[in-house]
Amino acid sequence: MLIALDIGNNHVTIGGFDGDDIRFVASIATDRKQTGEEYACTLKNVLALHHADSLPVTGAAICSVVPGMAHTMARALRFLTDGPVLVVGTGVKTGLNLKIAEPRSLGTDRVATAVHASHTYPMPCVVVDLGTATTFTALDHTGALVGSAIAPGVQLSLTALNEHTAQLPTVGLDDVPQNVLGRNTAEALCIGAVYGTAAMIEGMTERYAAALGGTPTVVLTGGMAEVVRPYLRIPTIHAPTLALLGLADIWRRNHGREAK
Ligand SMILES: Nc1ncnc2c1ncn2[C@@H]1O[C@H](COP(=O)(O)OP(=O)(O)OP(=O)(O)O)[C@@H](O)[C@H]1O
Ligand SMILES: CC(C)(CO)[C@@H](O)C(=O)NCCC(=O)O
Ligand SMILES: [K+]
Repeated sequence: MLIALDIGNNHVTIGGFDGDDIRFVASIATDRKQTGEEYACTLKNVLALHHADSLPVTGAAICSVVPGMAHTMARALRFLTDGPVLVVGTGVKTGLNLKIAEPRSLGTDRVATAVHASHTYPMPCVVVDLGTATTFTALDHTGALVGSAIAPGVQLSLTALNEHTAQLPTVGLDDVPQNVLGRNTAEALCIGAVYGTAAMIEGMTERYAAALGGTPTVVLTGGMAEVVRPYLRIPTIHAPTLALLGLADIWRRNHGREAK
């Protein structure tokens, strides 16, 4: 089994691959205070919870957008496998053509999603990752990564409004109003966050169509994708495991396919 770890600012998404198939997906908190040994215990428990602890771990692939965390997780994985532990970064082969001014500034979570999208969906394509930040990653008709945009994430923008105002409460997103006419403060916040993000995705897609010379395939990923997607008026593909699939692609490209 190959383990893929997508280390985000708030959550680490874990995938267990049996060949090309994902056997399980799990999520744990990103906590920079935890040590390699602590995360090793957590990872072992996660494998056991998902009945995947009997399979040998042949290797692992990590992308991290939190400094220090890749090192901690690589250390943790050493307790689970003797196989290659790959950390996406400079020197790692991805096959992705990065046509931007500063390729090294690009978050490696975005590299992972773009890698899988570039050989999976019709181009041009825009990957929208709805996590701590809402990010847009544009791939041109050849699959080259040609640009990106970063906006505050759905939850982060709600938290910021609550923390920086006197009268705006915290709201859940379980009951999204059925239209945009909010009848109270809680509804107004919910509408701003969810319909506002949906409208941003629609408007950005229109602009990307012009910039990329064709209507892009829009691929949604990240924890908030399922919350926002019902309110979108454009066709989209939901790919919740996109970063994990990209990590597995990158691992195989660097270490061969033989391992299962
Ligand atoms: N129905 C829902 N209502 C509210 N939140 C949800 C719902 N579904 C998913 N989420 C949110 O998505 C989160 C997981 O998303 P994701 O893995 O993209 O992590 P993140 O913490 O938002 O971002 P990052 O990847 O930067 O850490 C969950 O912890 C939860 O907060
Ligand atoms: C934008 C986030 C926070 C999304 O996880 C991450 O990809 C990141 O820190 N990126 C670095 C900046 C960039 O991607 O251009
Ligand atoms: K993420």
